[in-house]
Amino acid sequence: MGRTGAGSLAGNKAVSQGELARNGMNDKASEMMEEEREALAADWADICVGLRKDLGQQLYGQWIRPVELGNFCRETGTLDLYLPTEFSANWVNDRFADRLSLAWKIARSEVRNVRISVHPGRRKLPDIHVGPAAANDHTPQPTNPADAIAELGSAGLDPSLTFATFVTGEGNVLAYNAAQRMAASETPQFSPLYLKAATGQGKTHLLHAIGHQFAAAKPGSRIFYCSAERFMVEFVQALRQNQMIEFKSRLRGFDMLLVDDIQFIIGKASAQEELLYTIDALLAEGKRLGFAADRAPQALDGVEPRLLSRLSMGLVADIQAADIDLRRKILEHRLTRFTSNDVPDDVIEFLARTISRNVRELVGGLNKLIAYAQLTGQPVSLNLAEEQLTDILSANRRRITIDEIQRTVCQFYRLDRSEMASKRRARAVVRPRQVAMYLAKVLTPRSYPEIGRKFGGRDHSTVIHAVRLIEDLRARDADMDGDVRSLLRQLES
Ligand SMILES: Nc1ncnc2c1ncn2[C@@H]1O[C@H](COP(=O)(O)OP(=O)(O)OP(=O)(O)O)[C@@H](O)[C@H]1O
Repeated sequence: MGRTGAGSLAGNKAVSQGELARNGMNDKASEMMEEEREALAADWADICVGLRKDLGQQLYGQWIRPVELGNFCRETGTLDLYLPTEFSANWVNDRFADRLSLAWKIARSEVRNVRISVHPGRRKLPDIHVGPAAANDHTPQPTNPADAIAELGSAGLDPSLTFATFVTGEGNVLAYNAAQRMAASETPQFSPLYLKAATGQGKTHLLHAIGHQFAAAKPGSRIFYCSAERFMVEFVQALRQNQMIEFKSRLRGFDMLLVDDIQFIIGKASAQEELLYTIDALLAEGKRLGFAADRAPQALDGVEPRLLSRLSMGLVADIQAADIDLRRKILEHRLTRFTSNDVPDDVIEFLARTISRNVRELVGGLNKLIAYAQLTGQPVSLNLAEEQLTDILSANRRRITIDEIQRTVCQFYRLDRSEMASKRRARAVVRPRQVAMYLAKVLTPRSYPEIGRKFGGRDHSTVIHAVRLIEDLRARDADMDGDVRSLLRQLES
């Protein structure tokens, strides 16, 4: 690809000759800035060549080509990259931020951070994404503020977020099944469906999957997907522009309404009322509704009771935080489905075990690692993961305490908590105590004497003996190994 094929420069104005002169800067300085701008553009063109190869023409064309190079701040090492809409900026941030940042760091060491945002000139433009999921064109289009309502009709479902790419485990299978039934059943079932989960656990993924499935099952149907925040922006805009009648009638013309991050509607009385009327109108016509939030309906303080009752009148489905088994499955699924890179089993195990806070970070960590390996030609290894994912890993390394271990072990073996420090020598007490000492050694940075003190002031040699004994028993006795594995899973989830 020629250099001119890459994204254009959005920062021209900020470093233009005229502006420099107005700021009293001399010609030399302006020449240097102009040179820097050209050098950045050249680097960006090179980076684009690599990205197009790695991502493929379609992804590259949809998400990277619209990126415009913004200003570079030497003091902070921050480079701005702009996208035309909020939706596309969020999308690129979620999926490509690490890759872009890494590529820039490799191309130019002064770039320490990459900041992805909406082009400053277009920040106020609406970005609502609605309508039947078109098969091919998912590129968000910049829109005109006067056309807030006219925009209802473009596609906005992410093509990669489908039921086929959603991996199920014990904690999310109920939500997954309900979502499938809601989308695919002949008559509406489980509607309104309310998905509840902590951040990064797949709510948005399932809402998009519902939209795709419904569009496939009922071609030509009209699907509305947006976040509650966007709903409010559109609502206020319609109010200001005296377009409420159009706004209402458009909304009520949809066959499926999917509203994400519903918690953002807290405290916004008039938008809540509008949403309530919309829900009632759609339900009366047997339309399907799906909502997602980071908390249960009852915990949405500041949302009016009538709206709460509508949100919870169908099925409220909880998506639990992915446990280690699901985290492992998600990584394996992504590897078979999306990349042919060779990622050794020990790296998968390490990531699944360590990155436990949410699936977004887990997937982001894997992507970052693979991108780094591809860009530098190094093999993926445990060392590379430790070295490249320091931020994610340290944010995820939860400090497990000896108290927590003792509590978990006592619950597991149905013992009173005081037995951990007691002098009792009955086998039913001694063995769990030894297991707890072993876990304290494996899961905490505490020394043998420190662990001994936490177990009723026992000597360090007692702890060493316990650790060796449990190691030995794990190797010989499948039941003991199963118990310890189950405790490790509970403590590390
Ligand atoms: N079970 C899963 N299988 C496959 N991918 C998943 C799963 N759960 C989450 N993901 C992926 O993790 C990332 C974050 O998921 P998603 O955006 O749906 O989270 P969320 O619950 O909506 O988070 P937030 O509340 O922060 O918006 C996405 O890339 C999504 O595809």
